[in-house]
Amino acid sequence: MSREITLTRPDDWHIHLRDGDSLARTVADAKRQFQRTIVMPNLVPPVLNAEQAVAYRERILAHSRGEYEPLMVLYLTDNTSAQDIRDAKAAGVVACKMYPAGATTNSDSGVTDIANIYPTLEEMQAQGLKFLVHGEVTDTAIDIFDREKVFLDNILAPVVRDFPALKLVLEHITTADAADFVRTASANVAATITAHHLLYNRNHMLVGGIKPHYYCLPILKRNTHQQALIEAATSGNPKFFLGTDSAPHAKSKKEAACGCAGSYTAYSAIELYAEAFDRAGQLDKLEGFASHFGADFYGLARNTDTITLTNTPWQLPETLPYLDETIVPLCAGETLNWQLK
Ligand SMILES: NC(=O)N[C@@H](CC(=O)O)C(=O)O
Ligand SMILES: [Zn+2]
Ligand SMILES: [Zn+2]
Repeated sequence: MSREITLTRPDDWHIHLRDGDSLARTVADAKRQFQRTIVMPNLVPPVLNAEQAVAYRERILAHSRGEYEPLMVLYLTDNTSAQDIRDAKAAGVVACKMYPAGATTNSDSGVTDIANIYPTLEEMQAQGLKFLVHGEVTDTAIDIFDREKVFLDNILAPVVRDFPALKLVLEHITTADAADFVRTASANVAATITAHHLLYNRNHMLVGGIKPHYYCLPILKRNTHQQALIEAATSGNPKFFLGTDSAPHAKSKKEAACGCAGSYTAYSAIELYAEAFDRAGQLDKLEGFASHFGADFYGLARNTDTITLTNTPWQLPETLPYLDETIVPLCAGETLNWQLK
């Protein structure tokens, strides 16, 4: 008999939906499984203020037909003002995201020095807006595999010390160091973990040929870090919760001499997580991670309906329609053991 697991409907606390015609693909994939998603603001141009966030939410809602709730985020720059924060709060924005300038896709307008946003963080702390962090330094002298660890030591530790009441999510953690940092910090510090960082390490990306669809930032690390992330995600510790970091880039932009960073996982996200938890023998820990802990941290009610996954193998397509071309979902052509009913 095939196994089944029923969960409170999950939420995704870190997704990239993009904008315009992309939304047809990305919103359909997200709402198939998630009730709510934290919508990352790294559009071109970025979502800088309440007015832009509200307009972006409207464009998303036009695709969601009331079946799903986007949670909006401001993109922090050196010039984000305290008034921007108060306006954002009033408009229902739930968080602000810091991209260190140059760290990742569409981060050119990001923060050039953490000191520049200290007054902004003060206001966020006062208003109860969450601080979401892409945690990598951009110093060219720092090796790409060390950029998260150096960020923890040089940037994040002082922020946590200086803003003890600021609720902060270290996004898409990739190292044992980040898991330790979050575990030992106060209850105001949490982290999202992607499905791909649970399922893969840098060997999957680099052994036997370079595989661009595994290339995302922060980059996949060695297997010992993967193991530490699996332990954190399946530990039942409510500081760790689901954030896919599903990041769509068309096939031609990924399979290129200079390919974009980002893996498209939204098509089968909850199934990928189920795979990772099942492999670890911890499927019973999936519900807390996917459906409870994120809502609790954000101070939102848990969802009330459920989803069911069955142990029914299915094959992912090689490509999906995206804009005028295609996109390659992570695990394209491969068989997954869990399927959303
Ligand atoms: N994760 C990625 O590799 N890419 C993300 C940006 C991000 O989350 O850093 C994207 O927007 O494409
Ligand atoms: Zn990021
Ligand atoms: Zn992201």
